[in-house]
Amino acid sequence: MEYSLVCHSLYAFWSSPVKKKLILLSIMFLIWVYMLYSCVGYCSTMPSLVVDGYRGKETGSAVGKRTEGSRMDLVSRLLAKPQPWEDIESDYEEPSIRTAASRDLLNNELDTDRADEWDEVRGEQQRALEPSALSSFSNGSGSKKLPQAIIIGVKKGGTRALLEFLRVHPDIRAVGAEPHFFDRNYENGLEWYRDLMPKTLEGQITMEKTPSYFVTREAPARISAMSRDTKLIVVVRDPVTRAISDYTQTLSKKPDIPSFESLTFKNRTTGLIDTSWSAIQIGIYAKHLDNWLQYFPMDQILFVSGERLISDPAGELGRVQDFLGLKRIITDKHFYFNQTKGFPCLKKAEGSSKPHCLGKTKGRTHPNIDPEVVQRLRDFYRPFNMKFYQMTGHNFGWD
Ligand SMILES: Nc1ncnc2c1ncn2[C@@H]1O[C@H](COP(=O)(O)OS(=O)(=O)O)[C@@H](OP(=O)(O)O)[C@H]1O
Repeated sequence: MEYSLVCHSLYAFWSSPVKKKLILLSIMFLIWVYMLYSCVGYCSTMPSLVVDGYRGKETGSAVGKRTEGSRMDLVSRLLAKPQPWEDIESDYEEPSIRTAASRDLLNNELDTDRADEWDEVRGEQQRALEPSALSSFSNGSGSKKLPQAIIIGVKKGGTRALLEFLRVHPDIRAVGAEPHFFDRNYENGLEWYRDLMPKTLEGQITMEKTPSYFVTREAPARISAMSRDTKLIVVVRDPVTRAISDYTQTLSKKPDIPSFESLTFKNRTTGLIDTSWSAIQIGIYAKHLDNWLQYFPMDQILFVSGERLISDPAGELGRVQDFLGLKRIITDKHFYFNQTKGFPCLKKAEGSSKPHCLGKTKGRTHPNIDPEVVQRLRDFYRPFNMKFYQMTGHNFGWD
């Protein structure tokens, strides 16, 4: 009797259309809550949103004391601006190469060239929110590790292209933005740095790129103190084209700066090159490399040709995968040449099924430079290039 009463009430409940709708709505609400929860979990692993990285403890070799002030300074720097990762562009030069006050305005590009990185990182985030990316990362498994390999330079060499291409490899996880830990943020300590990294599973390599490390005097000692086994990658490019690319970037943000020609010389009549200008200074690769060789053996540093990264991306990527001890998974099947951009692009970017080219801040049209000045710069760099070829055992063909 009781049993039939229960059955009857259940039947009455189900047969009511209003109640049916109510149940359906509740189920839909629960699914929505679950999806929101998953998304929040995923978003917390995205590099550009990590601004609470300071976790108190300093480990191992990290030097310098983090003060509450420095922490607040960093947090406010990241939070205060509408585009937080603009601060993390690769356009910072070490203070030691800034001399004259007039050069300061050009060399200290923190205020001028921040937007480029943002352009790329924003693209990454949009891709990362595609459903295919959500399904693979939402579980947030693995743990954050200090990078085992770092792209340390050079600015305007093609570092963003290399990192984006490497991220296609399933055994590489990389932080999208430039952490600038070993130059600007060292006082924050290694735990702060580790916290910026994406989670990795056993066997996966953690990577980052900050091109200004290559010209930062303290960077080799600091990276070696973190781990002497860190693998270093330098993307190098013809120093004259690199200087013009660097100038083009600054010009795009500060259209009123003097001409490239006038900045190149200390004295145009005598033809004395102004090596205090960072655009010139960065290209003296042999000098900077000398500093790294005090702390790292040559076989721990891989030099990637910026020119070949454009003409034969799969070939250069093959060398990089070998250097990192990874299976050659990224091959020419992953690239297509985009005629409009004039660059190789990815058929499918990391976490996406769509083709991906770098943003508009890569491949800007360079201004025409007086051929005499270009020749003067070629003459200036030649001996340094020769030395660099000797040191690396590789002729990059810039002369
Ligand atoms: N595939 C692909 N797509 C777009 N751009 C490419 C690519 N490969 C290399 N490059 C060259 O990369 C140059 C920018 O170098 P970086 O990424 O190291 O610049 S930055 O230091 O991070 O600002 C950029 O320099 P400019 O052409 O002078 O803008 C490009 O020439």
